[in-house]
Amino acid sequence: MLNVNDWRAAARRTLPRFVYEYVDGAAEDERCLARNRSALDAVSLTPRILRDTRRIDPAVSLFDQTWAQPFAIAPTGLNGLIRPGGDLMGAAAAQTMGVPFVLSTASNERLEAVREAAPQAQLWLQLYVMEDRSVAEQLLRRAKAAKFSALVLTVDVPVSGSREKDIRNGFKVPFKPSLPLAMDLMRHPAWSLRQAMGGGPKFVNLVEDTKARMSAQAQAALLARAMDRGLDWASLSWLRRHWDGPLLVKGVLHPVDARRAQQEGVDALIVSNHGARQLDVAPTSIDQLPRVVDAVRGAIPVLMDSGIRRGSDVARALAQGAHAVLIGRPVLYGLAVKGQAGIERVLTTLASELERTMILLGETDIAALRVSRSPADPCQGGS
Ligand SMILES: Cc1cc2nc3c(=O)[nH]c(=O)nc-3n(C[C@H](O)[C@H](O)[C@H](O)COP(=O)(O)O)c2cc1C
Ligand SMILES: O=C(O)C(=O)c1ccccc1
Repeated sequence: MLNVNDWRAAARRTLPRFVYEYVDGAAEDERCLARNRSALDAVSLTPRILRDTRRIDPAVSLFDQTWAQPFAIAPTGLNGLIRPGGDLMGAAAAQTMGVPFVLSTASNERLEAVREAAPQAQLWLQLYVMEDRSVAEQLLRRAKAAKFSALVLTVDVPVSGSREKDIRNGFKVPFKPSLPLAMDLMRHPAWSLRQAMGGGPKFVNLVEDTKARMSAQAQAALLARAMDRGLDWASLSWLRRHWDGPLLVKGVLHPVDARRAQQEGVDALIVSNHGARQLDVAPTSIDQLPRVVDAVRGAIPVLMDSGIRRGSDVARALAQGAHAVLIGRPVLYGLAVKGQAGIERVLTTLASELERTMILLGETDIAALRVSRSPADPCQGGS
């Protein structure tokens, strides 16, 4: 297991096909997925020479908190399907690595249990706003009580992207038994046994009381991503009444939206195309990043995700102006193969790749990497 691609191959063997395709798949023709890679690959970074690189400092700070590395674990729904207790493992791994963990609204764990599993971790909550807004209000109250330190409002899922692999696999609630499914499960006995012992994944994060259960209908709605399509700029003031901590908006791609969000008092932006799982014709994060950074003129930090697979990709994003990045699928490959230890190994691999990249570039700290390599520089930047 040398790199993220090796973990991906191992995850593909470990997981039933319908789970692997849920994780790895993207919207429609998966063109955006391919472009996320090709756009990152088009960014070259020119090394600087004869600089003392004995000490490399990969730490960043955001909202008065220090991260050991300039990356965080992205929010991903249904981690319990990859492995029972997936979010407990993710939060514990984040605590070990000294990086933030973003818990999805569509988690299979209650946020209180995630806090218990990682008492010292920097935990953030990702919010999906569904039609019944009291669900969100309740979640925010509990997140505050459990010392979640920041809120990530995801705005790129007014409706689910069309994940055709999921449709073909019948990936929905209720899950209908079928012959292909039974074969899939029999070919992956370790996964099936673990799930049977764990009682199967349930969306319980939205349930306040441990003993209460979400209705099958509510679970189906969450998996079908039945969001409040009335969510708009004015909704931010509703949100602010229920959350007084740092607020990030995830899913920004247009520079005009970036500027608007900054003017509305949003504390940070996450440039993202949702790992290519929503709009297949969306631009890539790495291409939009410099435009978004320009639009907010340094007033607020800009994070990015979608397609990061190497430490050198992290460096590419930082050099295009990102303060930090989020890691989505690579974390899930680690979780699938080896649980918490697998996540830690994936993140450690990214960290050591980043360190080597920084040494080769002649950059010793993250701020310098970001500031000194403006895309306007003729020796830097994209294609
Ligand atoms: C299986 C899966 C589930 C996801 N669920 C959520 C979610 O619940 N909320 C959210 O804001 N983003 C979700 N995302 C998007 C990620 O937060 C992130 O934007 C994306 O995975 C980054 O791209 P990458 O996987 O190429 O790193 C999900 C992504 C995947 C792969
Ligand atoms: O699959 C996703 O990308 C996602 O955001 C999601 C939303 C709801 C439930 C599970 C995943």
